Order: sequence, then structure tokens, then C-alpha cells
Amino acid sequence: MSLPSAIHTLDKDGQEITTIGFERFGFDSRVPIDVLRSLYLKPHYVVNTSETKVDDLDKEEEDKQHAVFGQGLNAYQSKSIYYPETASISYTSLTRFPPVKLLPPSTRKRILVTGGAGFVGSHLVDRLMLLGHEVTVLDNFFTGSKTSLSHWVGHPNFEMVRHDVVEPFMIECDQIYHLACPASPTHYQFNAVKTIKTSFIGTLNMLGLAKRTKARFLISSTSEVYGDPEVHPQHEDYWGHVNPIGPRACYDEGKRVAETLTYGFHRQDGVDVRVARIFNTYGRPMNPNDGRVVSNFIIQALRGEDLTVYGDGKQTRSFQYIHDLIDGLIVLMNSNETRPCNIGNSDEFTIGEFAELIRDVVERVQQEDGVKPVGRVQILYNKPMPTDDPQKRRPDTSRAKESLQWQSRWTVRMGLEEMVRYYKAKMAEGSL
Ligand SMILES: O=c1ccn([C@@H]2O[C@H](COP(=O)(O)OP(=O)(O)O[C@H]3OC[C@@H](O)[C@H](O)[C@H]3O)[C@@H](O)[C@H]2O)c(=O)[nH]1
Repeated sequence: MSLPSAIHTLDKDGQEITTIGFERFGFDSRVPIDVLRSLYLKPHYVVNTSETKVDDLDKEEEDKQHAVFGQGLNAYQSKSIYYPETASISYTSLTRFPPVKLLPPSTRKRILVTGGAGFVGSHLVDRLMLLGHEVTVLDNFFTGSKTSLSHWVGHPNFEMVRHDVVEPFMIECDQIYHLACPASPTHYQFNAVKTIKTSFIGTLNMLGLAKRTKARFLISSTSEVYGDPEVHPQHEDYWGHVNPIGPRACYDEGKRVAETLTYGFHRQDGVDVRVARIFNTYGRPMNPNDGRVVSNFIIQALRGEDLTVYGDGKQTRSFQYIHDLIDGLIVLMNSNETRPCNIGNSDEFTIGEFAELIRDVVERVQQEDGVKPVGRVQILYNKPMPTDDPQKRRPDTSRAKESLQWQSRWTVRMGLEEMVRYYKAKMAEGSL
């Protein structure tokens, strides 16, 4: 089989990205990008009809799709085979796990990741596993999915537990990445009381665990703690402008109280803490139905539907690709920085400009793949602005630069191209 040409990704300085991660603060987080892609860009479903045999699909279509991203690397994924005639599905298991680093016990860490089956969590877990650590994932699967980590199930370094962090959990560990909480406005507003309970009680439980085990504790906070900011760009010293009773408050105020708790345990009990304030992040496997702007616009453009901008489209956001965020989280965890740290990309767009960029990227990818456009999708400005939607948002990342020597490497366009290709492949499979 002839392989489609591999994707070359250039960073902001025009250098090809072949490896992700850094060696910093005595912790080496580098892994080849192709190995990571072979895990997260693999199509999930193979559709099996009476005309096609599963074996043919495995060898031909799936490997071809996969090779675009993985440069011919073997796929380390279980498969989900869908039989439309009987509306049933069968799952295959792995015969071999992706190779992980062999670390001596002195450097191998026992790491707990709450929300590890979610969008950010699953990328973090892939990275920590490949680096050779022992990883335990807690997830209640409200927004996370088991399939995002199915390639690790059964691995001796990996455990996945269905658990809701609002209940206490006991385990011996060295580091805790506490990510559990729905993050898209649609999901976190679905059950506001549950969201604030997750941030408050869930964080209280995990800090209690960190205190008992003396584990280092990192919480994923958010740019939403700045609310609808009156200071631009947002530096960590800015206290924010949040409506405490509005529809976003369950998330904003939940994360603010989670930060307060974190520093309470730090001052009172000496818990070793790290606080990442995460700005808008995108990438696969962002839930295509979670309502966030990046997945909405990409899917609309791929389907030939008009793009729905809320309000006048003059509100701004700054989007970072998932790999930059994971680099930032790992560097922060292993640094000595105990103050809150913004992790984001400072390239700022109005949402109107961003809609144009996505339309452009989708058209370019379609052209490269020889797809004839039926017509140009339109950008519509006739939807109401959601209540309390922040008017502008851009991180001041000077603290991360100075203290972590971290800054984003991915251009927004490069990340979007990878994501567009992934969703396009999923649509071609019929699984989106
Ligand atoms: O279809 C859409 C979706 C969204 N939007 C707009 O696009 C902007 C971004 O919206 P998103 O829902 O993607 O994300 P928001 O910035 O509102 O919230 C996010 O903030 C940071 C993170 O903590 C969370 O991921 C999320 O809460 C908003 O102004 C929104 O009104 C559209 O114009 N059209």
C-alpha cells in the first residue's frame, strides 16, 4: 500500500515539530510527535457492512487514514467495529501496548489524574504513560470517554477507576493532576449545582489526599476566574470581574473557590501546590457536541453549514493547541512555581476573524484532498450573545516565560489543520 505523504508541522519559528515536550527541572517530558499521533488521531469506528469485510477495512482504509498522521507507525489502538445491519458493535483488544520508557524506580512517579478520560486529561495521560510513569485515572465519565484511553487498558502502569471526586478517594501517589470538572459552557451549565460541587467538594477531597500522602498537587484552574476582564491582557495579579450569580458563576466561582482552598491547604498544611490558569484550548478529542467555538465552527464548515457567530463577533479569545497546554502543565508541575500561572497562547482573534480563519483552513484542507467545494459557507451574525460572555481575553504569559521558560510553540493555524483533518477523517468513517 502506498502511504499518503506525512504531515509536516512547523512551529512559530518555522522549525519542524518532531518532538513534543522539554527537559526541564530534572523532568524529561519529550516524546516524538508521531508516536503521540498514532494514539490520538486514530479513527475509532470501522463500519462493517455485508459488502465489506472487517479485514479489508483494517488493512486498507484504516491504516491509510492512520498513516497520514503516524507516518506509517503501527497503530496501537483497539478497534470498534460497527455492524449497521444489526446495530451492534464489537470491540477488539490490543495484542501489544505502545512502548513506554523504562524508568528506574527512583524517577518513576505514581501519578493520579482526575478527569483523566477527558479532553485535556487523555492527552496528559498519553504523555505521562509514554514517559514511563505509573498513572491512575479517576473519571465519572460525565464528559470524558473510556475510548480515549482504551489503548492503555490492561497495561501494568495504568489503572482507570470510575469515581466521582465529590466522594473521597484514597491512594498512595507522588503527584496529583486535578482536572476533573466539565469545562465547556454548555456542559458546566447543564447542572450548575453539580459543577460547583465538583469544583468545591472535589477539590477539597483531592487536597485532603495530597495532604495525607504529601503528594504535589496541581489544579487546572481557568481564565474564567478573570470573568469579563477590565484589564487586558490578563496578568495573574489581576483579581478578576466575575458575576457571582450569573449562569457562568458555577464554573467561574467554583474555580475561584478551588484556588482559595488550594492556597488554604498550602498555607495551613504545607501542601505543595501548583495552579494553572488555562486559557481557551482546542484539539482532538474535544467532544464535537460540547458547544465550544472551535469544534462548532470546524464541524459546521466541514458539513457545508453556515458558521454561527454569537453577538457581533467582536469579542476576542486567544486559542492554544492542546500540546502546548500539556507541556505547560507538566513543566509547571515539576517547577518550583507555587503562584498561579497563566497557560495560554497570546495570539488574539475576534470571533468574527476566527470564523474566517476556520473557513479558510477547512477550504485549504479540502482543496489539498481534492474535494470540490459546493459553495462557500457563510458567516452568520444573527445569534444572541450568551449572558456574561467575556468581551476580551488574552493571557499575559510573562510569568510562565520567566519562571517555567515555557511559551506556546504551535501556531493556531497548524493546530487547526490537524484538528480539521481529524474531524474530516471521522466524517468520512461515518462516525461524526
Ligand atoms: O458556535 C459558537 C460557539 C461560541 N461562540 C463564541 O465564541 C467564544 C468562545 O466560546 P467557547 O464556548 O468556545 O469558550 P468560552 O471562552 O466562552 O469559555 C471557555 O473558557 C475557557 C475554558 O475554561 C473553558 O473551556 C470555557 O469555559 C464566545 O464568545 C462564544 O460566545 C460563537 O460565536 N459561536
